[in-house]
Amino acid sequence: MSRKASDNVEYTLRSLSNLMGEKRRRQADGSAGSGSGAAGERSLIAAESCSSLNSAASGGELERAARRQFQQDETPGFVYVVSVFSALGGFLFGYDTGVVSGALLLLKRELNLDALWQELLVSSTVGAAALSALAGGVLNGLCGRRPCILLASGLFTAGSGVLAAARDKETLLAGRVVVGLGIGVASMTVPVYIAEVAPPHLRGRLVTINTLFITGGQFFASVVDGIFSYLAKDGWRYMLGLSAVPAVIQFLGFLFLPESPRWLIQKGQTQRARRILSQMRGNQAIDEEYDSIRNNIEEEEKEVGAAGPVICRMLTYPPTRRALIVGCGLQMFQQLSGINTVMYYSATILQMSGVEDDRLAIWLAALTAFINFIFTLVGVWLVERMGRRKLTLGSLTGTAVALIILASGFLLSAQVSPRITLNPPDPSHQNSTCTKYSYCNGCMLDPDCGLCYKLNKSSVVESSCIPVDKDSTMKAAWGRCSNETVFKKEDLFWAYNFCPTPYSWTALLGLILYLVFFAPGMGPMPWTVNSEIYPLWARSTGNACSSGVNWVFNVLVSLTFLHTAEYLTYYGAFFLYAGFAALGLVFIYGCLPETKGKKLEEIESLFENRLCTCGMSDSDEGRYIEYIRVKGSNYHLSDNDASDVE
Ligand SMILES: O[C@H]1[C@H](O)[C@@H](O)[C@H](O)[C@@H](O)[C@H]1O
Repeated sequence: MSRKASDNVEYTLRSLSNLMGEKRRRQADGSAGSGSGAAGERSLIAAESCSSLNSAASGGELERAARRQFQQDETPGFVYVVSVFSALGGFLFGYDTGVVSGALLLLKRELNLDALWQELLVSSTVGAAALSALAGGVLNGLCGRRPCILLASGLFTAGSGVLAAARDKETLLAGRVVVGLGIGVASMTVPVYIAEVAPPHLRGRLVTINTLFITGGQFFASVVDGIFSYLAKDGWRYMLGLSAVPAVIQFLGFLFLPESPRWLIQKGQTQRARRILSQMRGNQAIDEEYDSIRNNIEEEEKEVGAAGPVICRMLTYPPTRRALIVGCGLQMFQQLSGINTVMYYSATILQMSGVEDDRLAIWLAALTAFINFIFTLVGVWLVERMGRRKLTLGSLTGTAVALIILASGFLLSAQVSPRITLNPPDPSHQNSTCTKYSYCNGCMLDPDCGLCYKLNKSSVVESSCIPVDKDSTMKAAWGRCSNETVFKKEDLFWAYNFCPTPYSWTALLGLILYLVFFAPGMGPMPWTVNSEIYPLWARSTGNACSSGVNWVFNVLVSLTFLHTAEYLTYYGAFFLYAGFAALGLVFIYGCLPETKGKKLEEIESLFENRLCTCGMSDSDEGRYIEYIRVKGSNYHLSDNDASDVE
């Protein structure tokens, strides 16, 4: 009989033994003695399994039992409801970080915002998120996950109210900071909460749904930006205020949803914890899970002690120190692979590749966000099939290759950069820097200039480098390309931020490949893995630190992108991100263990070895015979056992 793992259903023998009736269990207990310690317990279980299988072979009893278990094992819908309500936090994270670019286009005209204020409105949110993610660790530990989610949705609601009603830029700034505080708390709490309520076989998938909601929020934001961009007056109020709707839904939902049972057990509220755990598991027995959480907490307290700040205990206890390095490293490499600059730059890359209608820019950004969203869905599907490690490694490899293609597209385009052939006199007599460039490449890297040109077949002719209009990057400040309707009729083109070349499609290919590879793995896995690798006492702090790292690198990479491009050119910047992705690959290959299907309480042991041997746990070395797989009427012992049983 073949050992096909796919579409087989796995059961632990513990739960199977429940099934086979208490009577046999007691007999086995009696014959095996008290069996103290994990090893004793496991050999007892293995013994039970053999007797179960033997008797099953004679009477087909096991098949019936397994079928009954299969029916019972169905995950109750409640876990999904709880996960979706929590993931609204991810949606708001995505929406509020995504919506601002469209809102700014309108805001800068209506409130006369200069570059500094635009920058402030964008980065204040991300900065506030970094701080509140860090503070969220303490809050989570002290008050629990549920109050933190309620707090985050309260902040989202208040923030969007302030933004929608704002009359001046100072109020807008305050609103953006409040929203940022909500994003930070949500980004670290939601994955932890979902991981703690989910059954092990679904945990990866349910936590990954949170990232699906993040990218869904980003996509929705770009569509809302597109729709309200036609409403020149006050359109931004709707864009920024709309997030109050999911925020209120989440707040109301969480008034009725429960606290994480794991947190409650840690705080000694055992009765409540049992009640919630059994609600989450439907009609399945929860004793085993409950005991394992409880024992684990007691053991952890004995081993690590309870004195001193959690972060110091984490750093001095090797397994948690290693987990923290892995968690923070993953988040750092996620941002260093340049996702947010690729997303930010996507409209330009698409324009570069021949989409000439500037009005489409905002919809093109929506298309990119859509690809990111759809391929995150692929990640949700793959995570429990491939496991976290393979998915992350595959995704980052593809991302690095895509970055190289993207960079090559820019490199080739720079090499055949069109010459500037016309230098019309500046009617305003301001000494603009644009006149000094002899090739388009220099002109496009200067944020104040753009290229005005004609096409003769596919070659660029009559090109000039002209200052960009202060209010719209879609036209020049003066000259032939300063009036959109007129210059389009005259077959003139305006290129801001890019050079028209025959190699532009390479960059487009790179962009699409980038999202296709990044979104299923490197997008969600850092959040998913972080939600599972820390023991309970360190979980809030570990997630707070790693989310903080994510936000700090998010700010660093986005803020430095334009300068990096100025010094290294665009291709240099994307080659640099490819280099970071390659480093990330080495790090992940050496350090990321597989956590798929393991109970949260078992995962700590994966970090007992030296950091860079984690990958070895892939082989599942030393696992006990704890599983059988059931498919149709065939049963066999899996893993280490060689004898299949029919
Ligand atoms: O996992 C998410 C996701 O990939 C988003 O698209 C990105 O904007 C975030 O920075 C990242 O943390």
